[in-house]
Amino acid sequence: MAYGFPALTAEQRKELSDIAKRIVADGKGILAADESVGTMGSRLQRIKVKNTEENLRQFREMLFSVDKSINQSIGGVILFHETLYQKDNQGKWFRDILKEKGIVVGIKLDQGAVPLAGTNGETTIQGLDGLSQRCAQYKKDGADFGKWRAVLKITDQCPSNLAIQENANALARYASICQQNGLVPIVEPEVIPEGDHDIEHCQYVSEKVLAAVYKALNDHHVYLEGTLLKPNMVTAGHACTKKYTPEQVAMATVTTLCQTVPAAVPGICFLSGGMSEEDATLNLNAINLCPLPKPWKLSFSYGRALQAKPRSILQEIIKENCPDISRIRR
Ligand SMILES: O=P(O)(O)OC[C@H]1O[C@](O)(COP(=O)(O)O)[C@@H](O)[C@@H]1O
Repeated sequence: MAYGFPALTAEQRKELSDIAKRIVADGKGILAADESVGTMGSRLQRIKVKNTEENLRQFREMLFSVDKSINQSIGGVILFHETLYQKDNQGKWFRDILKEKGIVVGIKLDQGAVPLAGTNGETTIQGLDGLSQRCAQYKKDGADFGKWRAVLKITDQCPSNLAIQENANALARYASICQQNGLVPIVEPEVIPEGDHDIEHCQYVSEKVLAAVYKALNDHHVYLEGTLLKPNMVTAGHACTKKYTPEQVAMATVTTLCQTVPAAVPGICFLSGGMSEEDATLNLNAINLCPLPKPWKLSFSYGRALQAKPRSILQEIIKENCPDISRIRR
């Protein structure tokens, strides 16, 4: 067996581990503002705002320009490519606005799902070609971490072993490339909550997926101290008729993590997966109170559960004042 070819220098490892720790410092989590143009379009459509680049810029300016106290609870913000290169109304880069607040800037690196032939509608994620060059450029342009979301679904026959292995390998390859370029990889294998499966089924699948991901990360010599995990909480599918308490969700989630995620990982930041702000908060609180070993920081990397409220406030302002987001004054 080959031995003695370290993937990272001691300095590189220290930089990565320091960045990861800053993002999940006590009381902090991540604002996921990296929705692709399509995803953001459908969310803006619900509040009757047009999906234009300028409207997205204005909406994100509203998020990033809140007062500095945001840095007590937000350690990192994940941006979409175009946002990293946008400025506020005064001509200041969004990335500088965030950095001045002490927030670490991240960038979405996956380029979306594509069909995995021979499976029942399963997918893999594209974006590995040219990734090293993109990471190097993003690092120069102020990003210190990356994010890659893989999607696995639960049905009677899914996820297939092929989908689990392929997505685990792509996540590991991405993570390794990120680290070579000084970016902390956020590893996001999302088991999506669509379906009528119960919580036990989700737990079984989440364990298989996470076990495969950590095997692949090890195979690819990924330095775990310089990574963060962004998993789904273990919940029943949205169409399941049985309801579970936050304590039951917490027990299933932490049990799954204990069985699969090494203690070397500094932080686990859950996605919100369409949960309401209240459910996402109650579940995360119960997870942190769960009486099982928890060697990692347990925090959030919410998109919808942090942005639903700002979007509804925006809708109210628009109704009262004007249909043009650019005329809104904070
Ligand atoms: O489908 P897209 O555009 O890649 O966006 C998926 C979204 O899912 C997330 O990974 C998690 O978001 P939620 O917390 O809303 O589930 C976000 O970071 C991202 O914006």
